[in-house]
Amino acid sequence: LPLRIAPVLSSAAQLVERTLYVHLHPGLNLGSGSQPRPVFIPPVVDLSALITRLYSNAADVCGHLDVRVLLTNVRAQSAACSGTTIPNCPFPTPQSLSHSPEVVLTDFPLQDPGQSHQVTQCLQRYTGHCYVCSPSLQSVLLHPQLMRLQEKEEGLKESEEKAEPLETYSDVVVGGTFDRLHGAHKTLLNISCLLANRRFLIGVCDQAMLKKKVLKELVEPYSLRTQRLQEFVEDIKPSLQVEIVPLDDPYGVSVVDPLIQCIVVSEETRKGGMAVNKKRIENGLPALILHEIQLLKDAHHTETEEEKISSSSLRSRLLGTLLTPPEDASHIAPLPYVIGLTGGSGSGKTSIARQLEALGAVRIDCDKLGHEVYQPGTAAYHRVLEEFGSDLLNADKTINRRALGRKVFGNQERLKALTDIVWPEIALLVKNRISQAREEGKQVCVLDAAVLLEAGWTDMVHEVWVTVIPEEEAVLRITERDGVTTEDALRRLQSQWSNSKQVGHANVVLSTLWEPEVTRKQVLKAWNLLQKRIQHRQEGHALVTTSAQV
Ligand SMILES: CC(=O)SCCNC(=O)CCNC(=O)[C@H](O)C(C)(C)COP(=O)(O)OP(=O)(O)OC[C@H]1O[C@@H](n2cnc3c(N)ncnc32)[C@H](O)[C@@H]1OP(=O)(O)O
Repeated sequence: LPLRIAPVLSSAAQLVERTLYVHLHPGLNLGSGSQPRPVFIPPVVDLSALITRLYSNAADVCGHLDVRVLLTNVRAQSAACSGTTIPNCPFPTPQSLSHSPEVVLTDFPLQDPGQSHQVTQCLQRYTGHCYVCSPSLQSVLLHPQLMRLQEKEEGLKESEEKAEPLETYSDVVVGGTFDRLHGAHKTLLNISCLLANRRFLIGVCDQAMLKKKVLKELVEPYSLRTQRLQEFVEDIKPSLQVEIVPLDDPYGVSVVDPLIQCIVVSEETRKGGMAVNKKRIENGLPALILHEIQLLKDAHHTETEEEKISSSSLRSRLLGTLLTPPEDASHIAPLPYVIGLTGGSGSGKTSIARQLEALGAVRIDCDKLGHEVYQPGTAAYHRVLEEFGSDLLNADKTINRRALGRKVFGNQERLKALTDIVWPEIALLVKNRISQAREEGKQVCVLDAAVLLEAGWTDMVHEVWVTVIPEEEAVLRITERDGVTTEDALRRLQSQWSNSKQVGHANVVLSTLWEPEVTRKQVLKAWNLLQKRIQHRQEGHALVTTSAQV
């Protein structure tokens, strides 16, 4: 079986778009003429290895599919299950899955082609017996390309070994962030479900535990992560009592619940498991069995990513891609296509804007336009002096912006008084630059604007792109670049929206946290995808114009 997994998954991936449920039935015979019935499979060590292999192969060959290994029929017939009598059949009534199967696939090898109809009918009936399926359920025979020689060798080796039973427990616990549920999470969850007979507790990292995460702004909301977990576990083992609890520290419920017997860890979280046991003993509770699972390798990881399958790699792959589709911008001219590039102070906006400029965009530097409105003699110049006092003047009668900054950053009211004066003036200059770009036949403008969202300028742009870096890094960069104190840098950052709030309004997110080469690749990816979107829009527009003419 292990060698058949990858070929079966790749041929299944050609037919399946979203969810691929895996139902295990070793030795299922669909060609005997009699209707096969589902049976219980005992929990053995090999099964947990098979599950690991399945998710690992799925990540390699069909990463776009949501694979779920179903365990309803896995149970030792003799296992006591909270006092209830175990039925003879694992499916006394068909199980309802969160996505009703529309097609059932098998790699059952036909003895002769004439058998095909009988086998597909038999499989359809078998599936309907186990799961609630779509009324139009179809059954399809797969013809995976198997590696026959190796398979024979493996078969020989395996037949010599005896199936080793797997120790199971009434109550099992795991903890994690479970962001963008991937193969490694699913392996952890599946094996935990295999080990648990009665209750499965899942501690899910909440706010306080996310502070140190890479690209924490892109971590899915707690409610979405728990909803996905609940759905997954209910699908794979509906008989379990699932309890999902927030984790505000590394221990959570695992150090206070007396009934838990086992904690499932990986090589990386083994130390955490040991720390849990230390606390449990301090709390007068018995230590937990540490069941360690293997970390899945990510065959597609890049040089800068971790070797294991990880949510941070998945988050970093989102950088530069379209996270949410742009809102309708029919109130502004379709060209030039305007990108509003924003992000906290020191987040590297300007360097990204320059790279976009090198790729062909017209860069509009709003900080610089902002400085232009302070020119002596302008309306804004007089109003600012009226509002903030003439002690702001340099010897040459220009406004001392640094001194003005000290008056407004960290004081929302004063900052608002300033921006009420200057934003409308800057907006006029911006609109002029966009019109000029249009006249010159330019395709894309990048509006490099520090506080685009705070100013409500989203109606001037087609898309919002946000750059993020952790606050500590931003403070370091600002103090170094602008020669201001840490306190001034923090005050400036606190005058702006938080990274998370900005990301909430972003169509595309970028980060300059890593080496310049990584940023360059991200920007290029974002630019290439943008070109496709613009082309797509133009084609759509042409189509509408054509049909209107017809
Ligand atoms: C809608 C827009 O984004 S327009 C562009 C931003 N400009 C404004 O909002 C106008 C009000 N601000 C100003 O006039 C100036 O920033 C001043 C006078 C307060 C300070 O001037 P300077 O000392 O020359 O600083 P400078 O203009 O270079 O801005 C320094 C940082 O302050 C931040 N900043 C600028 N304006 C604001 C603001 N209104 N709120 C919060 N932070 C701001 C910027 O993020 C910038 O850092 P970054 O380049 O790393 O992004």
